Order: sequence, then structure tokens, then C-alpha cells
Amino acid sequence: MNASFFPPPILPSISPPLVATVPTLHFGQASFDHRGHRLLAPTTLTLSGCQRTLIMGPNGAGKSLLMRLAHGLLTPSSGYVSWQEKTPTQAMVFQRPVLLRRSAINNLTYALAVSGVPRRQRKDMALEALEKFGLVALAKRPARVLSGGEQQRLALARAWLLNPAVLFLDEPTSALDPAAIKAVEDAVNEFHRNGTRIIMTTHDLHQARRLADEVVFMYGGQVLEHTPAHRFFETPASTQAGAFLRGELVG
Ligand SMILES: Nc1ncnc2c1ncn2[C@@H]1O[C@H](COP(=O)(O)OP(=O)(O)OP(=O)(O)O)[C@@H](O)[C@H]1O
Repeated sequence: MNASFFPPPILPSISPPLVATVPTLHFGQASFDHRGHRLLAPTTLTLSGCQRTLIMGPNGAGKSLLMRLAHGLLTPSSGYVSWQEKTPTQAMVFQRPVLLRRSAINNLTYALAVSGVPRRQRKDMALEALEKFGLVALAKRPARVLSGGEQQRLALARAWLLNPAVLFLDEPTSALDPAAIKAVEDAVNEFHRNGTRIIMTTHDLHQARRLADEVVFMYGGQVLEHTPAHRFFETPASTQAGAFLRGELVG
């Protein structure tokens, strides 16, 4: 990645309005099966408050499944997943960003068009977001030739324009170098400061320590812990989490 493209300090003056309410998400005995295999055991979980929730666990633990159920991309096989009041605005950023075969700026103007923003406002809003995420110089470049870190920032810029009440991120930094990881973490914190609730998976313990307000720890398709981050890292309740933190737990 070209260092000159890293985002400048994020400017509060161009932030969209703060998200007004903090949504609460309930899992009520929600399970997920696929072809006769139970992939997520019945799970009861409440995610509330404007927190940064990090979902952790070894490979195959069910972290992505939990996120996809939370975001509504999957429907539980039994039980329910529902928001306490009306479903909030949401965006999701994947490990490999899903970008259109268009320029960087047109990926943003297209997202604005889909969400009903009048044509005359789209270009300025898109440019503002590109500037915020350090991508102005790449505005006309095809999105799919951008580096991994640049693509991830473009995905975050697109999410920013949607001003989501909840932002889901599925291992957004697992393929990035340290500087690109920092840019993504700075962006996540900026979303959070702006009132967006964060729900994110990661394998990176250091990243989780930097970002998490609370941790959901999964193992073998079950949620074993849902706890404030400091407690999880200092005194994990389950033997599996202890082993995971010591680097001794495999999926
Ligand atoms: N669409 C699917 N069809 C069949 N099996 C699936 C599907 N999605 C996930 N699984 C299986 O469910 C289990 C949990 O997968 P999931 O992707 O949620 O794990 P994860 O904790 O996110 O793992 P990783 O850290 O490796 O990304 C795995 O055994 C996986 O093979």
C-alpha cells in the first residue's frame, strides 16, 4: 500500500449526524443447522448499549455465523434473532470487501443512489467520504485494482455514507499490513465515537484488547462467554477461553 494514501486525521466537522438511539439485539434460543448438522447451538444473548463488541474464538467456532444471523443474512433454524424496537440501519464490512466493477467514487455514488440520496448531492458526499478515508487521489481508479487496505477503506467509506446505527465487521483486517490495520481501527473508533454500535470478529488478540468494550467468546458453535473486555482478558471464566488466550486452543 502507498503510505501517502493513508487517511488524514479524521475531521469531526464532516461527520454525519450522531446516531440517535442505541439498538438492542436479542438472540432467543437461536440455533442454526445446515444439512442436518448443528452449526450454532441454541443461543440466548443480548447485545445492548453503544459498545464495541468483539466476537472471538478459534477457527470454525461459529463467529461469522453469529454475525450473519445478527445482521439478518441468515435466518435461525429455531428460536429468534430480533431487534428490541425497529430494525436499525446497518452496514457490514467483510474480510474481502464486496466492490462493484466501477471506479472508487462510483462505488460510493451508487450506494448513495440505492439509498435514495438525490443525484445532485451524491458526488459531493462521495468526495467528502473519500477525503475522510484518505482515498481522494484514488477516486477514479477502478475499485477492484485497489490494494487490500485501500479496498477496505473504500468499504468503510461506503458504510460511513450510510450512517449506520450498527456496523458489523467480519475479520476486516486479517489480510492487511500493520499500517492498514491501524487505519481500519481508527475508522472503527470514529464510527463508534459517532454513535455507531460496533459488532466485529477478529482473530487478533492485540486488536481485541485495543478495541473491545465487551467480548463474546465462542467455541464449537456455542457462546461460552459474554463479558466486559477487561474481565475476559484478565480472568476468563471458561477453560477454553483461558487456553485460547494462551494460544493453546485449536478449532
Ligand atoms: N453456509 C454454510 N454451509 C455449511 N457450513 C457452514 C456454512 N457457514 C459456516 N459453516 C460451518 O460452520 C462452522 C462455523 O463457521 P464460521 O465461519 O462461523 O466460523 P468462524 O468462527 O467464523 O471461523 P473462522 O475463524 O475460521 O473464520 C464451520 O464448521 C463452517 O464450516
